[in-house]
Amino acid sequence: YPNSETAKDYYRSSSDFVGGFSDPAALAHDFQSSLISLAWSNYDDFNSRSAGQESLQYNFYHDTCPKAEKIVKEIIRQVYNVRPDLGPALIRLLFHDCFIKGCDASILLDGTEGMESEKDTPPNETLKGFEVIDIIKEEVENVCPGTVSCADIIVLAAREALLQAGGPYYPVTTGRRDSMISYAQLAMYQLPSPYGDLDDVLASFSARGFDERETVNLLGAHSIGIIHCKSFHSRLYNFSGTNKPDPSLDPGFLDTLRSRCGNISSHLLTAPSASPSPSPAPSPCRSSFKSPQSPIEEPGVAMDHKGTRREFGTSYFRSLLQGRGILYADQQLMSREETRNWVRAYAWDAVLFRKDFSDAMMKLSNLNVLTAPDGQIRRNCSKVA
Ligand code: HEM
Ligand SMILES: [Ca+2]
Repeated sequence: YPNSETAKDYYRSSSDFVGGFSDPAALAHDFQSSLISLAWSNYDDFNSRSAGQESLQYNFYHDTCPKAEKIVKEIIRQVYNVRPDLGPALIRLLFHDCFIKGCDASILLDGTEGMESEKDTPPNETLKGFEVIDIIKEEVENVCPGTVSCADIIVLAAREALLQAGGPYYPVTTGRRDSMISYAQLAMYQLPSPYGDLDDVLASFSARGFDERETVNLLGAHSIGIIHCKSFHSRLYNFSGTNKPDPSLDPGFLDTLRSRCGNISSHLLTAPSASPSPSPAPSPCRSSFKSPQSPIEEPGVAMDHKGTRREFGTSYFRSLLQGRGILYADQQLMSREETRNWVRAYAWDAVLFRKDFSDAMMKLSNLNVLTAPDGQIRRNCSKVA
């Protein structure tokens, strides 16, 4: 474990998985605080704390590390200039961290003897951006050692990355602490599969407190970034073992996807490693952000496959209306009236989409956080302190 059979399951089957603030400068502090308290009153159910437990706060590092948020912002801007592909990757990193035991940086821990790493499971094998978190952490440790959690860095980095990609700004609270455990088994089975049907997707989001509207909204993150062909390949040639393409795919779009991906051979559908490794070798994807080309050489398509816009926006929803969702799970949003109505609403109302996306990202960033006295502040994000 992780073995190639479970990898095939993630890529091939469906059943195992259960308006915005456009100008940051214009946001007055008290407006932010009232939004945050409103947010908290809604999310307390998912973040139950016991007596004596600290809560997240706006600008938690104000006294202990006043430069922390500025450092994150600066580094993300610099990275985005040379590697814009890492912007979407950081947003996905937040999603994959927060969905597994909450926003506790469990995703960043390397495997050790006796502990598998979330990073080494099939749903996470194409995650990128780890090196960006490491660079930020190093810089922050230089100015205030042992103070800022890796979990907060992921949340702050995703917020800045979204802004760089043309998305909305939203206030985030800080004060999260880091987990001491990586939850590889949970990552394997609880991250939603690209082949999940609507029931699977809604169940997975609802278990974390997101309703249908929020689920449809968050999937709008798929307006940016790339998808590798193996995440949807069986839709093109052999959907659910039928030896035929997925009937829900628009025929013209099927041709487009086939021409981008070719009939890739089955080796791409298996996991890279079938043997457990106590201390995995560093992946080439994590070595440097300086190289302009994608470090992953597998074929893929841009989420915005028409190539007309590089930015975060509502094109994703209009594609779904045309039967042009790239992932099966994406297109499934059109299969039932409630979710279809939200797809329609967001397709034509960018302001509503951005506003809801800001709210949903705030909620995602606050899922099941660890706060003092629980958890710890890691010195190196990939190792328990
Ligand atoms: C049903 C839920 C979801 C499924 C099944 C899913 C699945 C996937 C898959 C298979 C990819 C392509 C990975 C690759 O081929 O490299 C991807 C990419 C991405 N996902 Fe999701 N995702 C879901 C929800 C979300 C959510 C809620 C967010 C954020 C709020 C998100 C953000 C992204 C981003 C930004 C990318 C592009 C990453 C990049 O370019 O490196 N996804 N997703
Ligand atoms: Ca986590």
